[in-house]
Amino acid sequence: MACFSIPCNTGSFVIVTPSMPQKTYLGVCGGLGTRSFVLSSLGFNQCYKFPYEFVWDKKLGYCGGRSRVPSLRVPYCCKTPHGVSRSNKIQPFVSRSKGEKKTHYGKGEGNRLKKRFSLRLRPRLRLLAMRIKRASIKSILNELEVLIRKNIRAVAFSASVSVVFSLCFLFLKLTALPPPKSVPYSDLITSLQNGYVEKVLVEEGSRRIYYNMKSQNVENDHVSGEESQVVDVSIDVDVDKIGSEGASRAGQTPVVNVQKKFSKTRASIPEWQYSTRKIDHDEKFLVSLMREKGVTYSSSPQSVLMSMRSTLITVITLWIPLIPLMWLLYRQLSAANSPARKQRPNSQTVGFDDVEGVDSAKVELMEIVSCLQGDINYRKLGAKLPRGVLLVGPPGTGKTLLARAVAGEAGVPFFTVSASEFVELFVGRGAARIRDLFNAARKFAPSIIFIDELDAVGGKRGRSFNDERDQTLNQLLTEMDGFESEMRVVVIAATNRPEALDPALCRPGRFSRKVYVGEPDEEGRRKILAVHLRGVPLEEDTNIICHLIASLTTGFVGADLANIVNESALLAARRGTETVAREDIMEAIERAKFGINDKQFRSSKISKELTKLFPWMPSLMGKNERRQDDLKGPLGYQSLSS
Ligand SMILES: Nc1ncnc2c1ncn2[C@@H]1O[C@H](COP(=O)(O)OP(=O)(O)OP(=O)(O)O)[C@@H](O)[C@H]1O
Repeated sequence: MACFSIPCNTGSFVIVTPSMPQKTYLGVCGGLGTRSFVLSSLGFNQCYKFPYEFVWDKKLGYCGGRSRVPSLRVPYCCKTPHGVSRSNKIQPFVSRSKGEKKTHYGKGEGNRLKKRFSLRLRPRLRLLAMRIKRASIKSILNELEVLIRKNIRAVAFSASVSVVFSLCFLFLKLTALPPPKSVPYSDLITSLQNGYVEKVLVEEGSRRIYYNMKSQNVENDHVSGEESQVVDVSIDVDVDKIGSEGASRAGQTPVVNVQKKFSKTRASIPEWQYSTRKIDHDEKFLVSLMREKGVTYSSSPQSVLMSMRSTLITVITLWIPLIPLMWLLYRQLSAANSPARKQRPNSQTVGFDDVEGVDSAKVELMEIVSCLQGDINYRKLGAKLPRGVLLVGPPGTGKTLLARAVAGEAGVPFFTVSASEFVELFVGRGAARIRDLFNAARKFAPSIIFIDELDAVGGKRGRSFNDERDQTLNQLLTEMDGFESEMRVVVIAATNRPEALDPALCRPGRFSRKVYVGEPDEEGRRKILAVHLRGVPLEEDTNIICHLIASLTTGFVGADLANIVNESALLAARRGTETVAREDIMEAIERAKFGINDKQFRSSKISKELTKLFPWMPSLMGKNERRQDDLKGPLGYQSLSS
């Protein structure tokens, strides 16, 4: 436990401890007037030298990471008998320039931003640096190996998908021909009129027209770049020569060279030199022009390779948006919630001793445990083990705790699930999960299934259009019918709203036994407190404290009492003491009854919000200036505990 004693006038504070990741400690000031107050924080058990940065805002009375003023640094901390305390010198966290005023609030926007930035970023950077320091290649590799092993199916799936995609990409790359030069339609017409065009191909099923120019015109008209012109000209010349003069001259050196050049260039020459897009209703004119000029023209379907290519491209472009959808579907349908995961090993540490104040419910459940363990020979009398027990009662009365205690005492496999987990996106999935769960429970019989918040799936049927929920409930009803008594599988369910349940669920043979877990009386509360105060060091006798709290907490349930005990221990820790005192408990009760006393924050926030909504209000009420000391807001708001 660590403790800082910081003199201040008033105000609340926040301590940000970047060296202790993810911990922000909140505290409240001792009150108005000059006094010292004590900050205490749980979890400090070493001597920390540096840095503790805390932010104190006496004007606003609230920080929560939005602090304005002076950030102070506690330079040293050393161990004392009471924990860790700071040296009595407090230094300003942000060093001020000489000209700057030494006021708490006048640091300027730049400084504030800088401070906020450093407060947020520095701890993260420090954490990152620490992690990087600790990380070694070996451990990273090990972690990677474990990760791959854990997700072997996902890894195999993504690897095969990437292989398929790479193969497709390779195929597309290899089959890709250099595309013909795309020109306007008017170019084609002009070339045709000038008699330059040699061959035209009209592609079926598309608007593309491909054409080649007569060889002399290719270079003149369209080839750019001197070098390539030279190469192409020499090719034409040599090809002609080869064609006309025969092979006799083919042996000559220049021709061989040119042939080499020719074969090289040919590889990169597309089948069609030019392509253009057809203009609608101009086909007649085009055909007549081609006829007139004696151009060879034809039409052909797309080549197999090209159609394959375009199909592949279509498929890939379709799959790209489909992949996230498929992934979602895969996650929904995957066996992430398979019954094997539902199985809890019999490591329950909760027993009936830990549940108090609900004696009648305990007796009912103890009987079931005895039946499961075979202590009561109910069969001799022709009795059957109840299939379902419904725990009904207000929140926090200990229904879940009772179910856990049953599992702990019975020593049988315990399957626990919240009914909301059966609510699924896809129709039929919830029902499938119920089936899986019951199958697993049957396999491990004798066993207990615990369904918490049963009303999430057990609501009355036919009230909504939610078919999925109805199907899930139907499956639950069927499964509960399907139990043989000898199976010794008991279903325990808990709900706060028994009236919302479908009557079919509660009929005998299903949840035939309804156990009411109500609010404890004073004696019950005393017993519950005794359970929760077992490990808490108290200044006074436990019995006295139990009586005291029980008498002050009428209407409180087990969860409230557990919370009071925990809060008082936290308050004592904040004070830096070793034991929990009566004052801590009283404050914890007050907090449980009225909430945490954040009146200053609340009033200022409420007044701000009201001013935003009704800007005329402060002037109307003559309260333009903000009143820091007045706890009442513009509408006379006052906190409960003020
Ligand atoms: N009768 C009790 N005896 C001891 N502790 C209790 C009792 N009732 C509640 N508690 C404490 O309150 C905590 C919450 O109780 P639990 O979850 O069992 O309540 P619940 O009735 O199931 O609430 P909900 O209906 O909201 O699910 C328990 O973990 C336990 O610490």
